[in-house]
Amino acid sequence: MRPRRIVSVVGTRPEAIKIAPIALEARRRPGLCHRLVATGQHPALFDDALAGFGIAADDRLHLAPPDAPRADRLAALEAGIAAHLHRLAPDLVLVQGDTDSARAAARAAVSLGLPIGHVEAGLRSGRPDRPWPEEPNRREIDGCAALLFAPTPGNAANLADVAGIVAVTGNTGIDALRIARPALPVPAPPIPGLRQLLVTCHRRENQGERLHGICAALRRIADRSDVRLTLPLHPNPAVGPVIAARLGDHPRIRLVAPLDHRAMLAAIRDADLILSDSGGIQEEAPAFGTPLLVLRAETERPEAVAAGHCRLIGNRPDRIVAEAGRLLDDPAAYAAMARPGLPFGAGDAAIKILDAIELWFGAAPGKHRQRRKPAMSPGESRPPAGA
Ligand SMILES: CC(=O)N[C@H]1[C@@H](OP(=O)(O)OP(=O)(O)OC[C@H]2O[C@@H](n3ccc(=O)[nH]c3=O)[C@H](O)[C@@H]2O)O[C@H](CO)[C@@H](O)[C@@H]1O
Repeated sequence: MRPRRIVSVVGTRPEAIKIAPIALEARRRPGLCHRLVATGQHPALFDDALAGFGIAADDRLHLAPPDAPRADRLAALEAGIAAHLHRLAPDLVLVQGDTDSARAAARAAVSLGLPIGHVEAGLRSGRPDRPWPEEPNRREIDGCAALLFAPTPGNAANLADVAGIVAVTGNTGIDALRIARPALPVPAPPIPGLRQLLVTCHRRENQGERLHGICAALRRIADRSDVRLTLPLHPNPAVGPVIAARLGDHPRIRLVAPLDHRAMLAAIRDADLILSDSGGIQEEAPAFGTPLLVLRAETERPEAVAAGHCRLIGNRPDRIVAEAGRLLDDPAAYAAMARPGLPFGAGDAAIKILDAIELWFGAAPGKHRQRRKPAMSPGESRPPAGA
């Protein structure tokens, strides 16, 4: 029998990091032929992230002119991906997460009648519109996927009303961390009396006035003589230049270019405290036992908050300063958060995902099998034999 063809369509740095373990695992399986298609949503960060795993995109589509209005970008993405998928005629289209690339790829697959596998399915912020557009994107993709790979049992429980098959797999971001960990740089020796804070901030809901407020709070934190803040700047023009203009002159704030994935993981490992609005960092920080204050009012990753690794603090300046101060000044509060844990899986998500896909291929009656009723309950990790 010919190998089954899987095409992953991805466009941004976090998608590259989270699809890489699947691409690597697929290579080890003779029954599968995996192809990685880049949409061009974040070209530079995307290529660097993949290169860290020794892989590159098989096809590049350059479909998303960054300056075009979102509706035009989405239309261009969907049309271009559909034309490409039509040529490739895969047996399954994989999309990761909640970006516009993922949504456009899912729509393109639906338009061609191709089945979709959704990696990182079932994340919900509790608000249908926030974060925008990620929350509406992930809900739409979940609604049309044949296979839904939920990182946690809680994510699977959020999928009770979808038509596809749900498997609990862990998050491939933890696989990526497991793969990268042995090659991380040796930690620099700590400087006595100096606490290292790592900060990332790029989410849409933290831009504009709110970003000004967050910068003001970071300045106040940096005014303490016992801290040093490092901020890798996101290239988004609504973020990097604004932060640089407000914080670039502070002697205890170091603004740096985006870090490659390994350097970022090392920075997470070596930080005493992280402040961030990133999704992926909420998954990675617990693995290193580094406390994380999440600069958002809600999260689609409540597992890390429930386990005590992260704390949701929103974006009001006074609260940011107070919460950081509490962890810096209260050793008991700090120790309660500074414990390693793996609320998003043990780093074997790609294996589980590809096991489930191979079982599904084995069970699928036709190449373009359509959606079906769930054959699994939340918490199960595989479709039952013969499903
Ligand atoms: C809040 C939210 O909805 N976030 C979504 C967003 O990602 P997310 O908010 O995670 O996006 P980020 O740009 O923060 O990327 C995080 C990843 O990039 C790495 N990193 C970060 C900074 C840096 O300088 N260098 C670097 O390598 C981090 O270690 C992490 O692995 O898209 C992801 C992919 O669809 C989804 O999983 C997330 O749900």
